[in-house]
Amino acid sequence: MKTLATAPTQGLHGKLDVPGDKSISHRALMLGAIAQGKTTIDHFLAGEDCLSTLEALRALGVEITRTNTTVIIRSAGRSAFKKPQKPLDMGNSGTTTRLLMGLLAGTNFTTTLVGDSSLQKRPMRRVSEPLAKLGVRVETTEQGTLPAKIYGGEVRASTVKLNVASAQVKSALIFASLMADEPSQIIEKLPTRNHTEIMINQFGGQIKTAADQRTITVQPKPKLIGQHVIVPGDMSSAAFFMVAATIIDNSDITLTNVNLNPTRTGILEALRKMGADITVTPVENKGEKIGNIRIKAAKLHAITIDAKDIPALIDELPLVALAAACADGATKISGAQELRVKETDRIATVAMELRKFGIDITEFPDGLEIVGSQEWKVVDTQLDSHKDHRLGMMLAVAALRVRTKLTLKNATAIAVSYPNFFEDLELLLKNTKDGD
Ligand SMILES: O=C(O)C1=C[C@@H](OP(=O)(O)O)[C@@H](O)[C@H](O)C1
Ligand SMILES: C=C(OP(=O)(O)O)C(=O)O
Repeated sequence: MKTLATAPTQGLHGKLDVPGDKSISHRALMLGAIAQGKTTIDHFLAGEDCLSTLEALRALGVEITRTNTTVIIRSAGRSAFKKPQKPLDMGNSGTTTRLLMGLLAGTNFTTTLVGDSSLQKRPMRRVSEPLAKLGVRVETTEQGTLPAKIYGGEVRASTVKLNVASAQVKSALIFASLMADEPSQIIEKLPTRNHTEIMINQFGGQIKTAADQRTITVQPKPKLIGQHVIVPGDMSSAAFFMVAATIIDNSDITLTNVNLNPTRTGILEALRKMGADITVTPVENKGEKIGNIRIKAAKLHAITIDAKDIPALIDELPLVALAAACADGATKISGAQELRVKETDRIATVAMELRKFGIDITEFPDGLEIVGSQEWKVVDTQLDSHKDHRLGMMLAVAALRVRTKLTLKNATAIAVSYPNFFEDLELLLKNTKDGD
């Protein structure tokens, strides 16, 4: 049980270089594995999810060494993958699972994927069904869940229309399409994070996105060559401190080299709409956009968020709910049913845990309504991450709003995406206004 910091008197201060982006770290490993030659990854996120990807690729015979946040991959490409000795353990990582389903298409062996109790509940038909249109066979349980078997074989080019807005599904299809003989087209429901497209092009491939931002054309059989990737800071991790600094009086912090890819900055826009004080200074970079973000404490007001806003802040919705709980008025989030199939049912767990602070919050099948309040009243001092990293971190930030001593159950889940979260939070709390 972790005791949480509460009611800092001076707010949060100082500069922080947030850890590498989780989505980009996964993709850098996978691209390094299917490219020829040496790939170096710097500022890699050594969180449990990305380590699941790293170990799975090692089990496929790829040579990978890691020293802290630097990873070196030496590969002869996807054709050199070897049948793993045992089922690959995906741990808690949906991204590892779904992207690997596409990456393993076109091998000449069958691979079994297994996962932890949370991952075993998450839907996989959203990947196996569109992959079937490319001739790729993925067998799941009858419920459409893990364990899954991916049968390597020929990949047939096709045009595939996706009926769920998911970068994981899109990326699996892109990885599989690379193995076909003709170009494929993937049509998204709504634009989602495009790190796979950007990185494949950086490695020498050819992926084109049409002006509608939803139609992706994949040129097959590219010659992918190992690269040097410097992973930008993770907007999804930065977001915890952006919200913390906004809702805790006297705060003034700067987060450096954060990924500013517009498919990921939904939280920044939502907070700004709510009245947050955020200044972004772009930093020059090849490929992904990055910049420094300065956030000062501010008074917030309610907003509405609907389906079209969701993909760009999908993982930050627990934080939007927290910001809304501190804002004037009632915030309505709709079109967010995807939250029900994340590490936990994040609509239910966010509502359950924020109610422990006395917040008036209503659940809907596809979202939440949160009535903001300046007077929080703790009704239960034992918070629970429910083994969901993002919920755990959101609750640690929420705790800063109250004076009551609070504990967090299942705090270790935070290592899935941010192993040093509590150390970094402590740093920002220790810095004083004058002595940054
Ligand atoms: O592609 C990715 O790296 C991710 C995509 C999102 O999932 P979906 O594609 O299922 O929405 C997100 O929630 C997840 O944390 C990472
Ligand atoms: C949903 C998440 O990750 P994944 O789908 O990779 O488990 C997340 O990091 O919030």
